[in-house]
Amino acid sequence: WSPASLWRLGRGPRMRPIPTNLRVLAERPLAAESSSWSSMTPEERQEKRRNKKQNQQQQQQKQQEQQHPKSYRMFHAVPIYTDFNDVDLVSTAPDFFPFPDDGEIVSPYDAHERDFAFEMKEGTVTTATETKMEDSHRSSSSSFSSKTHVTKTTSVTADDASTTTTSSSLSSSSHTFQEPTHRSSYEYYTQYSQNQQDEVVLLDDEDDNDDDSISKRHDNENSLRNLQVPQIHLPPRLVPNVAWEHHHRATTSFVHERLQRRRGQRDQTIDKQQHQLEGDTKRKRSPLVSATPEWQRLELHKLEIENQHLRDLLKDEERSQAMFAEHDGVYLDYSRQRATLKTLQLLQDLAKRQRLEERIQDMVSGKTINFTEKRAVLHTALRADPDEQIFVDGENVVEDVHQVLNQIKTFTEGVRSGNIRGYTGKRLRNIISVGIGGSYLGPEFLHEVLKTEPDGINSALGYNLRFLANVDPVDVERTCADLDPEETLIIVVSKTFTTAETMLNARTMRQWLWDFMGNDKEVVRKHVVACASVSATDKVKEFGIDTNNYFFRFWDWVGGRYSVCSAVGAVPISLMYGFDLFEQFLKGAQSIDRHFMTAPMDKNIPIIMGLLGVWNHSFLGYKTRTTLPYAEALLRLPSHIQQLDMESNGKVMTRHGIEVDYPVGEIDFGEPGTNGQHSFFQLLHMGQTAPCDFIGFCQSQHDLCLDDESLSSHDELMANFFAQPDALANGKTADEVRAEGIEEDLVPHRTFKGNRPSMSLLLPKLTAYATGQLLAIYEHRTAVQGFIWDINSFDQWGVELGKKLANDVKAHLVDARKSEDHVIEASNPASSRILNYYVNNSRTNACMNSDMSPNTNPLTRVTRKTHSDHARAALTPPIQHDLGGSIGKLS
Ligand SMILES: O=P(O)(O)OC[C@H]1O[C@H](O)[C@H](O)[C@@H](O)[C@@H]1O
Repeated sequence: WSPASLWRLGRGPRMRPIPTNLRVLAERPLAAESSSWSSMTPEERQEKRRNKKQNQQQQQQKQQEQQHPKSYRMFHAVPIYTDFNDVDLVSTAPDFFPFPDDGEIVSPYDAHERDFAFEMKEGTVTTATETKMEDSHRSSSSSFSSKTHVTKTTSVTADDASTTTTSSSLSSSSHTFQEPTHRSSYEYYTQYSQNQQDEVVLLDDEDDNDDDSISKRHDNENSLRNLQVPQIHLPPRLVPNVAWEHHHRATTSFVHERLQRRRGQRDQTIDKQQHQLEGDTKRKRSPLVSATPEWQRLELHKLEIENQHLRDLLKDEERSQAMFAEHDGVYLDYSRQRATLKTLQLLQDLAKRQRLEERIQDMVSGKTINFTEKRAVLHTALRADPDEQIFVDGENVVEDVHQVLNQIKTFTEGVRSGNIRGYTGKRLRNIISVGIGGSYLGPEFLHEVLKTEPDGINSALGYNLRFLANVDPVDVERTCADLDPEETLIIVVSKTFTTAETMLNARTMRQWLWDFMGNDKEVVRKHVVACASVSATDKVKEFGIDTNNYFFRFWDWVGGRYSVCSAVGAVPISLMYGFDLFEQFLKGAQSIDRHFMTAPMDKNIPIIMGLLGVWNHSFLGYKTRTTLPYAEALLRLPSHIQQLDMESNGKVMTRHGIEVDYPVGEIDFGEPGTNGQHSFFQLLHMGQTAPCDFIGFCQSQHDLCLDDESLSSHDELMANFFAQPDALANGKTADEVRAEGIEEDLVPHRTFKGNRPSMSLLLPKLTAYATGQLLAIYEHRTAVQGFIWDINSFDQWGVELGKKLANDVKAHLVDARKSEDHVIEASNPASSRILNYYVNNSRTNACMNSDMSPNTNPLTRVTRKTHSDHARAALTPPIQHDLGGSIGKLS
C-alpha cells in the first residue's frame, strides 16, 4: 500500500474512494525509515500509532483554542513540485479527497470560497491552500495535523496576513475543518475517513510486511529521483506517472486561474466599493451568470476535464457515438471537443438556468430583445414562409417581407430580361454594390459561393457583380475602372444611409455616372438603386433615387450583420444570379431556423455549437477560434463570421448593466483549407490553442480527377479535412517520435502535445441552399452564446466612438487644407504631431491640385484617366459574357 498506489487510487471518478486521510499519509514511514518500521511487530506499530494519535489530539486542542471562532481555514502544505514562471506553486492535491460513486468530485473545495496565499521567502517559494467558510451555522469541528515532506512551508492567510513558518526537512502544517450544517463534501470526507480507518491500518500493515512491496516502493522512489523532467520537481515519495502529469496540469491551471482572479479582484475592489456606495441594488437583484451554481459546477468540472486528454477521450466508443448531431444533411461531429457527455449535460443545465429556449422564442417571435436600441431581432422572419405570421407593433412583418421580395423579383427579372435599361438605353449588366460591414460581407460571401456553383455560373452569364466597400480611392479604381457606366447599375446598400464611407463612395459613383452621361437627375434615377431601412426613406430620396421603383426597403429589426437575407443580399445576388437561386439560399436558412426553434438541446446543432463556444472560451480559456472551410468558394465566410460574431459578442455589460467577470466574445479568424495549413496551422498544432471549426463537403462544386491520379482533387482536399482534427486532438508523443528514428535532440521539437479541440461540419455539397444553412447555423451560434453570457448580441455601440473621432479629425483636415500655415492642435500632442506630419507631406492631395481645370471633378479623375489610358492604347475594356450590346465601348 505504497503512497503511489494510494495516489493512483485517487484517479478516476468511479474508483473506490481513497481512504484518504492526511493522517494516514503523514504517518506513513518515509523510505529511509521503512526498514525499521517493517522490523516492528504489529503491536509495536499499534502502540506507535496510539502515541501519535494522542499527540495529535493535544495539538488539535491547542489549535482549536487559537482558531477564530467564526472562521474556518484549512491549509495544505504539500510538496513543491512545479515551477510556474517566477513562482513555484505547491500542489493543492485535490486527489487527497474522496470521490463518491456518482462521479462528482466532492471535496472541501466545495466550500463557499476558495483562495490561495503564497509567499516567497529566502529563495524558497511556498504556498498554502486556504479554504475559508463564512457559514455561521457550522455545528462541529475537528482538526488534525500532519507531517508532510516539505523543505519549508509558509502559510499566509488572505484575511489577517498572519504568517506561520516552519523550517525543517519534515515540517508540520495544521489542518482544521469545520463542518457546515448541510451535507457537504466535508461530511463525505470525515464519514468516510472514520469508516475506513481500520481498513487503512490493516492494509498498511499487510503492505509493510510484504518485502516485495517495500522493494517495489524503493524502486519507484528511485525511479522518481532519477526522473528528469524539465521544470518539474516531483516529490520524492511519489511515483511519476501520467496521473502526475495530469494532476500537475490541473493544479497549475486551477491555482493560476484563482490567482489571476484574485489579482483582478484587487483591481476591481475600488470600483466595487464605488458601486456599493452608490447603492447598486441592481447587482443584488440580478447576479451574474458566473454566480449561479450551474456555472460553478462547470468550473469544478473543468478540473476533471483538465485531467483528460482527447487522445483518451476519443477511444470511448459510447462518447463518440453520442457526440454528433445531424439535420437536413448537415452532420456535426463534436467528439473532438474537450468535453464529455457530462460536460454537455452541465452546459445544458446552464442553458436552462439562462432560459435559453425561452429567449430563442422571444427572438423569433419579435420581442424587443435588442433593448439598448429598443428593437426586435427578426432576421429569421426574412426567410419565413408567406403564410407565417410574426407581429411587431401590431404589423405582420412576414407580409412586408414578402411584398419586398416580390418587388425585388420583379425588378431584377426586369433588368435581366432587358426591360429595365440604363439612361442611354443600354442593357444593365454591371452591378456595383456599394456598402460596408454588414451591408457588404454577407452578400460578398454568398457571391463567392455562387460564382463557381454550376447553377450560379449559368445564371450569371453576361453579368458582372462587384463590391465597393472601402473608402480608399484605390478601391474605387479597382471596382469601376474597366466598366462602362452606361451599362452599370449602382446599388447603394446602407441600413442607415448615413455611414460615412458608403455615402462618400455612393457620391463618387454618382459623379462617375454624371461624368460619362451628363449631370442629369434621370441618370441617378435609372442607374442607382437603394437598399436601406424604411426609416432612411427621406435620405434615399434626397440622394436622387426613385423611391417608388428603385428603393428596396428593410426594417429596423434587421441588424446590419444579420441582413444578408433582406434586400441587402437579395438585390445584388438576384441581379447577378437570378431570384430563384436567392430563394434557395433563403430556404436553406429557413431549414436551420426551424431546427433551431424546435430540436431538443442535445440534438440542436446551433445550440450545441454555441454551448461549446461558451465552454471553450469562458471555462477552458481559449480566446481565439478559427473557421476553416475546406472549400475555396467559402473564402469570404471567415470574414463574415468575424463581423457576425465579434461585433455581436464583443461586449462587456450584461443586460442588467453589470460588467461581466467572465470572458465573452472570441477572436475569430480563418482561411480556407488547405491554404491555412501552409500558413498558420503551425501555431494551431504547437503554439496557442484555438478551437477549430472544420467545414467540408461530400461533393465538390467541380470535381477533378486526372487520368493517372488514384484520387480526385476533392478527395485530396478532404483527406486533409479529416486528418487535421485528429492531428490536433491526438498529437504525437515523444515515444512515437522516437519510434520514427528521430534523433534524440530533435524529439522535443517534433513532439505534439495534442489535446486541441475542434469540431467538423460536413454537408452534402456547397449549393445556395447549403450556404443558407451555414449562414443560419453561425447566426444562431452567436445568439446562443450571447444569451448564455447575458449580453446584448444585437447592438454595436463600440463602433461609435471611432466614427465620432474621425469626424473631429476631418474638421481639422478641412481647416488645414484651407491654409498652408494652419497648424493642427488636436486633443493631445502625439495626435497633433502626426496630423501635422500627414498634412505637411500630403500637399499634392487631389482637392488641393491647382492645375486642374474648374470643370474637372477631382473625385473621378483617376478613373477617367484609366479609361483614357485604355482608349489611347486602343484597348476595349475586358468584357465578360458579352450580351452583344456596345461591347463595352466608351463614348
Ligand atoms: O448598413 P450601414 O448602416 O451602412 O452600416 C454598415 C455598418 O456600419 C457600422 O460600422 C456597424 O458597425 C455595422 O454593423 C454596419 O453593418
